[in-house]
Amino acid sequence: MAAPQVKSSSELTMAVLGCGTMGIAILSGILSSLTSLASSPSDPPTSPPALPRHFIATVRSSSSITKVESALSGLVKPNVSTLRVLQSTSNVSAVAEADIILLGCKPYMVSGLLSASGMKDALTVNHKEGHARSQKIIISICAGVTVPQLEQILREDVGVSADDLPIVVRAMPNTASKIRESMTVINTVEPPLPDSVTELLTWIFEQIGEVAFLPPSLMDACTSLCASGTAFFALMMEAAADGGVAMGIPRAEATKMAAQTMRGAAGLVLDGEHPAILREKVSTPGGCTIGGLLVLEDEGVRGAVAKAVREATVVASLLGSGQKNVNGTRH
Ligand SMILES: NC(=O)C1=CN([C@@H]2O[C@H](COP(=O)(O)OP(=O)(O)OC[C@H]3O[C@@H](n4cnc5c(N)ncnc54)[C@H](OP(=O)(O)O)[C@@H]3O)[C@@H](O)[C@H]2O)C=CC1
Ligand SMILES: O=C(O)[C@@H]1CCC=N1
Repeated sequence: MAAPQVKSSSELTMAVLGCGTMGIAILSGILSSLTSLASSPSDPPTSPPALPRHFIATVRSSSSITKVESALSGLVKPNVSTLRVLQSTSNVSAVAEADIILLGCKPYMVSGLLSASGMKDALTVNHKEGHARSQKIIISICAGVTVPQLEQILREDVGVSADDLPIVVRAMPNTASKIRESMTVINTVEPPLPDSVTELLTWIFEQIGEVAFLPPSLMDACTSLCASGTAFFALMMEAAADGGVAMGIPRAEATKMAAQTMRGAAGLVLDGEHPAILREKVSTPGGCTIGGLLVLEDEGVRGAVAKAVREATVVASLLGSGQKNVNGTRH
């Protein structure tokens, strides 16, 4: 891990409160990107004036400290970035030090985590030495938790006055942040965020993939399609590989072939091909593809996948209620 360095006014500190699967994925992507940027300084400067270069990750258990350190320490480079991994007892000091706070805990934990003693002052500490921003930015990636809910928690549970509220942003990335292939949706707000904040958010999430801005009413659907979607597509890859294995292809080759074929299909669609046209182009008259597609349609795969996205949207919308295990309330 790089030794802490003196921070310049063009450097921001980001605290990830709850650095589990997603926190690790996001920090992996940002740390890798900072290293790439540092090694190609001739690229045109497209960055905001101040970038996050100092990172503090917090977790609950000591075993998770080891896990986060072993996942991320190799990505921290001297004179480029720093990282400290701390236990949750340091949440308040991490927030006090940070310019940007990424909430990566489970949705039902948000209120408890933010209500820790001293958090109000930590969130509203202004421009003390080492702070590049006067107003802190909280970015929540917690599924189902809305910006008004977060602001209510800050006002009512944490005791922050309306005038002192940090800038609150809801964003939904996915686990492919780790390989900088996330699809991240950022919740738009009214009135819009200041341009400097939008520029910074866009920079952060563009380091880990593609970014879209959509209104709050669509965030749960985006959570389902883009974040849960990674798991849905993984299931389809497994199923396709199983078919190959059933017909004699070794498991490792079948998995790679399914994944690369899914990547190829995705690449064509991202290149502008409509999925239905792509499907028709592959379906040679009298050929094998149409034979397989008829089975998929007969088994209701299209409806099943679409309904899975719909169901996960509804479940996501319940995750902000502060309750655990909301799936059980659905049937
Ligand atoms: N998984 C995914 O693909 C996606 C998840 N999300 C959202 O991201 C969030 C995180 O999900 P995920 O990364 O999967 O969850 P994880 O369970 O992997 O990570 C949660 C982390 O929070 C830590 N933690 C728990 N309590 C505290 C505390 N009081 N202070 C500091 N850290 C704490 C845990 O530490 P410890 O390990 O020690 O318990 C763990 O490291 C959720 O809100 C989820 O809705 C969004 C998009 C995709
Ligand atoms: O399943 C979940 O609740 C989290 C949020 C989106 C993806 N995984």
